[in-house]
Amino acid sequence: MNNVFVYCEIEEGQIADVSLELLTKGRSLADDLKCNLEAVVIGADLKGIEKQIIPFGVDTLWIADDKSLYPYTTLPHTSIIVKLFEEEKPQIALMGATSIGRDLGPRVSSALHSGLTADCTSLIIGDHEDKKNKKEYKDLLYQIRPAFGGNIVATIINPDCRPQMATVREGVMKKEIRSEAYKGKVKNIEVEKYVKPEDFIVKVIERHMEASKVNIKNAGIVVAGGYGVGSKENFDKLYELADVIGAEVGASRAAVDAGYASHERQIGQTGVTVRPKLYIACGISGQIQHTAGMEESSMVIAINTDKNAPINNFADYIITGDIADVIPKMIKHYKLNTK
Ligand SMILES: Cc1cc2nc3c(=O)[nH]c(=O)nc-3n(C[C@H](O)[C@H](O)[C@H](O)COP(=O)(O)OP(=O)(O)OC[C@H]3O[C@@H](n4cnc5c(N)ncnc54)[C@H](O)[C@@H]3O)c2cc1C
Repeated sequence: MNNVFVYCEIEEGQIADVSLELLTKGRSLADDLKCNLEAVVIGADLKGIEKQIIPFGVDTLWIADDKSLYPYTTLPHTSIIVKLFEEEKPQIALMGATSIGRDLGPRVSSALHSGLTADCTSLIIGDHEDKKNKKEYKDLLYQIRPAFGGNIVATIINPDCRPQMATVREGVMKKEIRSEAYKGKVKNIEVEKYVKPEDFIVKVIERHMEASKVNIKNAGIVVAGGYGVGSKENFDKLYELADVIGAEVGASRAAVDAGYASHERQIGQTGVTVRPKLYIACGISGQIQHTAGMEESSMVIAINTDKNAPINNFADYIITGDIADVIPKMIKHYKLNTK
């Protein structure tokens, strides 16, 4: 049975958000392909982990639970995934474009002689006609991502080798539980049959984890600044507004490239995808690569000197004006109303 597989990352007993997002995407791909969704989790002390995974619509969950498997090291995880994929022959395999996925994905794809497209921004099922060789392919995975320095959006297919592998960054796909009552089965992997003693040549002696200080992905309100903000100093006004209304600060790529904000704040096709209750776009023109990362916001306020800026097409409220005038007024207004 050629199913869709998702490798689930785990950190201190919790499945990573990116893996849950991939399970959601994997479920919809499996629905399109009329096949099952399977997930793999590798680690230690995984009792009860299925409760976090199966509700996402997982039909089979493979668990490799052994104290030697946490924290992640490259070789044992690769051995387990490669052998499992050799046995189960998935048609699609998805991993997070995290430091783990970027390490594991290429090793697995190289061992299986399959292809891998990194940092996909969209994954859909489609057909392909190879006119030269007069061949038709049905139900391929379209692996869509920016290419050539971000100047084009490429659709990459892998007609011949399996699995079709892709990595996706956190926040790009939506996370959605299929049903709390979803019925999936658990299969335990006999770890000793999948790993070799030499897989454990690398030992993690000490780990130091530093949580990201920026959490725009889960913010209820985002104040996002674009190139129109004009300078890093002017961005401080956005931080002040964000502080007053309990928001996070995001940025367009042009603002990040200009050094007004750090890359982790970039919203859009090659940044983070956000779905806040309120998105305040300040000096952002609204190019498609930006709106791809914010168009599902519940409410949008656009502040722009150009009344015809494309961002206005996404806005519930349009303020035509200079942010240097508008933002201080907003700060004053909200300060007055929150006293
Ligand atoms: C493959 C690819 C991937 C990309 N990925 C992303 C991505 O992830 N995120 C992203 O954002 N972009 C991305 N881009 C870039 C994108 O195409 C745009 O170039 C970028 O979004 C423009 O940023 P901006 O709106 O801040 O700047 P601009 O397009 O320069 O717009 C500035 C806006 O500010 C307004 N303005 C100027 N002065 C003021 C003022 N004083 N007050 C109020 N308004 C003012 C202007 O009228 C204008 O509308 C990508 C491009 C490619 C090709």
